[in-house]
Amino acid sequence: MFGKLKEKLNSFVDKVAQTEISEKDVNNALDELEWELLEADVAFEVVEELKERIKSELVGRKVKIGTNKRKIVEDAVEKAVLDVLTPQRKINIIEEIRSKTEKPYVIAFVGFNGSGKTTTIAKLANYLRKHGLSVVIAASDTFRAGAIEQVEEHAKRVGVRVIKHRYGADPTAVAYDAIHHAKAKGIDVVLIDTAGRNELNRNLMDEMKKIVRVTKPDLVIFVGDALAGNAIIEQARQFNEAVKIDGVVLTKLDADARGGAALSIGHAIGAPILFIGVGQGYDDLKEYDEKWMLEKIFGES
Ligand SMILES: Nc1nc2c(ncn2[C@@H]2O[C@H](COP(=O)(O)OP(=O)(O)OP(=O)(O)O)[C@@H](O)[C@H]2O)c(=O)[nH]1
Repeated sequence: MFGKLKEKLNSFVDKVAQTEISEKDVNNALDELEWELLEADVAFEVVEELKERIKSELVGRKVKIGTNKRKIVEDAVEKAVLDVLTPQRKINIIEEIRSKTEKPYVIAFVGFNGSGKTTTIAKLANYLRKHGLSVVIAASDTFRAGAIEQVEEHAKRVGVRVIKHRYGADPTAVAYDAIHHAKAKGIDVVLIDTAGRNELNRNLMDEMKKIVRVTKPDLVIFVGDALAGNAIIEQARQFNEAVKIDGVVLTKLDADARGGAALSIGHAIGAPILFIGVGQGYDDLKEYDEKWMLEKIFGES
């Protein structure tokens, strides 16, 4: 009976009791966010993308009077960041290894000098062993003095065998031997430790390509130092061009505590972060979790 009247009154209440989020409101919030993200080492291009996502989500949105507009903006910002942090493809390394019918599963580790490759290999060996998998390491860094002893020391501590040649030997031959050994002994996983390098070391880059071309690893992991901040994107791109990177391990997040590099790197090369390094101990390897990263970026430091 009073339906029409009720409808009119309600529509009037709705119209008056809501405001629209203006571009100005959004821009103010975005300026603040931009600063926070750049300070957290997020790459400029990623910041720009986030701004666009947030803007399109918020501008023109109707909000009831009395609701906390700032909260709405913050939620939209967090949602956009979470979207960027969430890899398009996730890799469960344990499942991948177990589902491979023909052993071994081969993982090659590449990255800059001192990014934490060898430590990460020891951590991952430890992690895999805890999941009941057997591991052998190929000491394919035959270039840097002390590298073989270093990997052997780590391997001894986590109870894993190392296949090695002398310094100056062909790293591909070492990897090949380790795979052969694993095949003969029924070992589940081969972890290939390669020399640290950058794009200026042409020979070393070619050598890395050869290791990958010949051994055809199931997974190529780029180990990046989170402390390198923005520079890590360029590094990752160069390695991705040379050998296709399947996944990333980001180290030293315990010292960085910001996570901006993590936000940028996945976006830059489109490969998921698999693990993060959070310390120097063998258990300081965490499976990547985008919600944890979000908390690191926005939470109190
Ligand atoms: N705090 C912290 N330190 C780490 C982490 N991962 C590695 N490190 C340290 O980083 C340093 C370099 O690590 P390495 O594993 O030797 O690096 P690398 O990439 O093998 O070095 P190159 O052989 O020169 O290529 C060592 O002192 C490690 O203990 C981490 O997640 N957190």
